[in-house]
Amino acid sequence: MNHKDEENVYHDNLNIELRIGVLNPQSRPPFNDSATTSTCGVKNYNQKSKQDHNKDNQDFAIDMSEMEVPNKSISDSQSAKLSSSQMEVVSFPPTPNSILTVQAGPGSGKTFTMANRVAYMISHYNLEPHDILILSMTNRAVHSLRQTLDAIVGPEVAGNIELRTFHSFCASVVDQYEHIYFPNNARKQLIDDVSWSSFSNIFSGKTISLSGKKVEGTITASTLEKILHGIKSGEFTTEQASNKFKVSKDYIHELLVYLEQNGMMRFQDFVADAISIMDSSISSSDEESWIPQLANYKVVIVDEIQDMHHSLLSVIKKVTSYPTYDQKAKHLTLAGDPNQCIYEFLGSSPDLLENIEKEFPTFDVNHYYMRETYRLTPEILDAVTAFSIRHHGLKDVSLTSVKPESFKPVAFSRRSASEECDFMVGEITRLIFESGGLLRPSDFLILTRTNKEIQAIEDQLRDSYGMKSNKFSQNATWASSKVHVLLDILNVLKKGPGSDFALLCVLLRLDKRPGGRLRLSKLFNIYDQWRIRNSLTSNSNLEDFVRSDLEQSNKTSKGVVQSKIFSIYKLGDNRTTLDLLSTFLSSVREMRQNLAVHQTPMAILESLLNIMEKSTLLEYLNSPETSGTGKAQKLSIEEQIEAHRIRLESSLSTFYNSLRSSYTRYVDTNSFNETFLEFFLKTYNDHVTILNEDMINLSTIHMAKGLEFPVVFVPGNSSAFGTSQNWSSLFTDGIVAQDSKARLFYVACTRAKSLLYIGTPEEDTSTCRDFFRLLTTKLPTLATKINSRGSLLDNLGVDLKRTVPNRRKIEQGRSFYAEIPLRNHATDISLRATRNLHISHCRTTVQNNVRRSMITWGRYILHI
Ligand SMILES: Nc1ncnc2c1ncn2[C@@H]1O[C@H](COP(=O)(O)OP(=O)(O)OP(=O)(O)O)[C@@H](O)[C@H]1O
Repeated sequence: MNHKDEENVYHDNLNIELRIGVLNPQSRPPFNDSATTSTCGVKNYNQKSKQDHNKDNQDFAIDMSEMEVPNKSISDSQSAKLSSSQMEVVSFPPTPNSILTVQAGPGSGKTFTMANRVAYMISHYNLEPHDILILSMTNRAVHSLRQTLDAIVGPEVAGNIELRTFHSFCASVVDQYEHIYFPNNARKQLIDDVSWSSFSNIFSGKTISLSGKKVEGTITASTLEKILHGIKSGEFTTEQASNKFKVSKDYIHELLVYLEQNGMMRFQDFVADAISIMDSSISSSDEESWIPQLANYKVVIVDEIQDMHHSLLSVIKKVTSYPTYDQKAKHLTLAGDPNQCIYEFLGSSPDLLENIEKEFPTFDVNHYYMRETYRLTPEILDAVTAFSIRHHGLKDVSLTSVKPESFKPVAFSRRSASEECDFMVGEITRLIFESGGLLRPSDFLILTRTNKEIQAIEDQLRDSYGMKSNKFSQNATWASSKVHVLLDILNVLKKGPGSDFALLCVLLRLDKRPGGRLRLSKLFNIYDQWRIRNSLTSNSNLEDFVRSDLEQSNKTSKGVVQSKIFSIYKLGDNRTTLDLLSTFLSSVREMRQNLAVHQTPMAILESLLNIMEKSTLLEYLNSPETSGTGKAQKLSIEEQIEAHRIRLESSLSTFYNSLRSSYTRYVDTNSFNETFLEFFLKTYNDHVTILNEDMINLSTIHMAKGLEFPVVFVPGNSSAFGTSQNWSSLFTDGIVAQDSKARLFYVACTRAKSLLYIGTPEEDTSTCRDFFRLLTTKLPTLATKINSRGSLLDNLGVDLKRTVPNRRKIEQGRSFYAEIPLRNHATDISLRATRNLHISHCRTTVQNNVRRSMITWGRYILHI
């Protein structure tokens, strides 16, 4: 295949991807084409075998360029031998009433060691897998540990070990036991961030009728959350909250009642409720009333202990002190790194591990340390130890690197965040090309402090270079985009906790005329009165109310219109909203029937598309946001449409992946006691970011905890984003930076396995003694011999477990790279000259060239 053919094939592939991505009425996505195959099943859904489900799921051919979770290499874990300090931790006896704390620096193998400890306890201490509970902070950490455990003890045994995030653990306690211990409480559903801000948007700032009372208040989503959590956790009373936040007492009370009745909960509520359930279950000494799984645990293991804030620590204490059937107290293993404590703003403390005796006074505590890092090169370790630990008084744990010598971290300094981004793109391009395709875009991670910075980098990568990027986030990324409307529709379809509120959100989208919120609150008021009149307490009546009210108006043919809703929407174009609402509800009814017999990701997508097409929600999805700020305002209409199309395509494809992977989990965990839709709505956030090898990774430092990547960039110039914060104080002699900043920098830099780039403000580079000793401004050369393993390229090959490309390919990469005009990262003189002369023309030409080069040549090198 010649170069041109390769380019055409790539463009064909690109077109296919684009069709899959965008839902628009003209080009329906391919999932419609296979509708005939997906709707053929008429068996009762719950009777399906696992094989049937797997077969259904084969509709979803997995994109070969996607790969799961980069951070911990399983093959490494399988082949690696435990060091002596790791072995000490692994074999420490899990004696009842004892605590083992493991303080371990970045890359010291906490995941590997914890997985081996579990295996050891099962084989040497007669523990059953279900005797062990492992709690961690993030889905990714859980996923990584699960994979390592699978590899060490086999999936059968690993599958019986309870391994959960705190959230999923608390949610499962609430889900399984609340109806037993608190039978009068409504079934619960977690309310996501977007719905939460819609909630305060709908209910705040106007008079609204709740439980028959007219109440009024103005409050932001985050204040509302603070108030509700404070009241629920007993921090203050409704009266105190009312005084503190200047909101009416009645308003707070009624909102609380509404949320409770509708089963709408935030994460913190789950934690508080899970604790109440645990307390309640042991209030009598009768073993019969205990929660069996909690009474079974003999060992509790907690990862990332340095990040535990007050409420999570309460969960650990509750679980640990929960009685066991054999009358013995539990054993607790706590692993973490005080220098990686970056949640102080939530109340976590770097001193927790050292002072754990105070938190668990009746336990026998033993402290262990792991002081070797398998991830960091000696140069990276020296630099981060100096800049974040020694210069700023953090605890020096004397970590040593087991890796051979390599390149010093590179310091780069640019005048603006945008120029830093240009530099990073240039350097990524260079490394990919000069390594002959050994390095791929997915090997690179750019870390920032804020989501806003990530957004700016993502925009620049896309708009200036046509590059796609993969953003790590705590929650499913599609759920914070316009695609959230799909979630609302699914919640309406489900008809259960949260459905009422989801319908309100949909209605807000259907009513596009000014005054929509006011009409919505009027509708809500008459619904509230209707509920009281009919003594209804269920939390999903809004749909019934709207249906019955609208049907009433249809029956009155003689000109007397009785519908109460009609009276709200009767004027002018508002009637269109009513028509759309009727259409929406009738297609919901129809699709609900379809889904009652057959629920696969494909069938769900099919139903969503059907509902959206009929009710014009598809238009809502396809229309770009109008009120762009900053950069968006500078784009032409065409550019805004194009930018929206790209964002939408990406959100839809991640939504589609979420459905697909959730379905796999649904089948794998045999969760057939609930429908797939219920399962998905409960677990869609338990995702793990899937990497695509053609995408550069972007993350906030907080979200990157526990990850490791071959090449990491930590840009330092954030002035363009309105924050004066940068890393400069860390590099300046005589200044002791805030501990929290030093730790954040430490976490960021220690994600790097091979190469680290640190952005530094120009003016500060000479003010620190260690700066030029520990960092370099020279860009790493791939061919130079750096240690006994050979060149940087050879070392990367070993670390990545990939074959180093042959000479021909590397030459090809080099000559392609030489033709790319963007060289500002190497010598930025030319760019500066350009900037001062004729910036816009030059930049466009440069960017178009780079884009073409990246797409065609990059693919060529990667895949030839
Ligand atoms: N004994 C060992 N021999 C070889 N490689 C090891 C060993 N132990 C761990 N590793 C490897 O070291 C790397 C870092 O391990 P891991 O990610 O578990 O560290 P960590 O302590 O969890 O780091 P962090 O604190 O940054 O989350 C992984 O790639 C892992 O496979």
